[in-house]
Amino acid sequence: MRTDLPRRAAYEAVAAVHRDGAYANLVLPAILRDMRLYGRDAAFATELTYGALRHEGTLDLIVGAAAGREVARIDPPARDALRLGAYQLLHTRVPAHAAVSATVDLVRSVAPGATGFANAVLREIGTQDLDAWIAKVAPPYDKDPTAYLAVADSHPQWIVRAFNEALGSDLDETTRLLIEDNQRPPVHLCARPGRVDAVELADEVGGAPGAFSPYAVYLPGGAPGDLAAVVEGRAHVQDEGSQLVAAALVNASLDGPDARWLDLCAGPGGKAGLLGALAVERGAEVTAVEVAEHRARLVSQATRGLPVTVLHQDGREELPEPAYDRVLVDAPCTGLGSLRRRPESRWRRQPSDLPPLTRLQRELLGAAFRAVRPGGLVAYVTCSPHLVETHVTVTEAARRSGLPVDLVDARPFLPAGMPGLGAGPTVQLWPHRHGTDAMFLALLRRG
Ligand SMILES: C[S@@+](CC[C@H](N)C(=O)[O-])C[C@H]1O[C@@H](n2cnc3c(N)ncnc32)[C@H](O)[C@@H]1O
Repeated sequence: MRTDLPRRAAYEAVAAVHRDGAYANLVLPAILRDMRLYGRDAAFATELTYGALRHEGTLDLIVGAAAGREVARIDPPARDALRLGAYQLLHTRVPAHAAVSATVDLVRSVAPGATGFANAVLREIGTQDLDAWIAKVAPPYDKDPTAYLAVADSHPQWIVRAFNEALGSDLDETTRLLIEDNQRPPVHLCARPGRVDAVELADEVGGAPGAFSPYAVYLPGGAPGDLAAVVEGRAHVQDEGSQLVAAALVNASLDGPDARWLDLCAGPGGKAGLLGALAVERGAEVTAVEVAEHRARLVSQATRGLPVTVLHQDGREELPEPAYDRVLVDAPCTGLGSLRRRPESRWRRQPSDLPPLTRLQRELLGAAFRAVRPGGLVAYVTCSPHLVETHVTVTEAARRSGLPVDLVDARPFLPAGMPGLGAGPTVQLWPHRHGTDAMFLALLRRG
């Protein structure tokens, strides 16, 4: 019985994602705690949950082909169990007989009427390996490369197209990105400047200093929230790319006063935490704006003890005392640059999410242009590489603002010698190039 608990946990997590719209990274830890699964069992349940969700689009095509009917016509409990079974058969080293019998046992308890059907479908899937199935269910690469990659590397085709466009139509590089998106991302810590040094922190937590950000530490595993450095506010969990873009705003050359910084989209406070720590060193103060009340509270918690004032308001509304020296707009976006961290999100996101988001992005960036003093700097950041959320938003917001704003080359304000930064003036980081989320940065100076 014990050996099947991890599969049961994975099933509960996948079912909650589909049934309740849950997020796997939030619901799974709670399920593991309730079921008292630790160590290898927890790792196996996590691998199954994340793997089945990431590869869902392709698994569904294979399950559908093996079943002789579309997965949409299979009842949800049997469907989720079959996804987990197919994942074990095609992506893990679990022996085929164990994958089939454990999945059939699971189906017996969640969808008793579908036991025989599930058995037949899984046996059919087990007759071929993943490559053979992909050759069967994907369109030929030569006919439609992005449609092929969408199936082979399990991403919706509109996302593959958007990545390919942002990568200059380099299909080989797009493929490398898609493959990287299907890996488990490492956990990065940010060693808060003035509180702990990255080398010291790496030593303390058994990690390694980051490749690029002077504040980054790569964690080997474990629960970062339990680390003394995190509990004591010397460090926080933050992707290295997020550290780099926030630090670039602070490092960019600026004439005149440099004491008032603004973070216009601050929740939950990762970048505000780093800006606040840097503000102590530079004698500056930070105003952090956040529209969602609970997220504004998280910003207050994340910046405790730092010179950060949190304002709970819409960043598009007039601020009490504008004329800031440096402004960060870490805009709400599709999050297509951090698909590694949210296994289900690629299937939830839709192209129709773009128009309302890009409108909000333009309005927030327009508000930043009004809030920065003449000569001051604005950093526009997204964790999406979609060109409509990056270049188009920047160009349109600048055009519509009626204010004199010019792009500044952001590359010199990233660590010296950092590879793969392109031709400028904006910067696009990538998981497959830099090991970071796909953060975009545009630096603009108001004339
Ligand atoms: C990408 S997140 C920011 C992440 C944050 N900078 C960090 O590093 O932790 C975008 C944030 O903008 C907030 N937001 C959305 N619309 C807003 C608005 N009109 N004014 C201010 N904040 C807004 C969202 O609630 C969300 O917390």
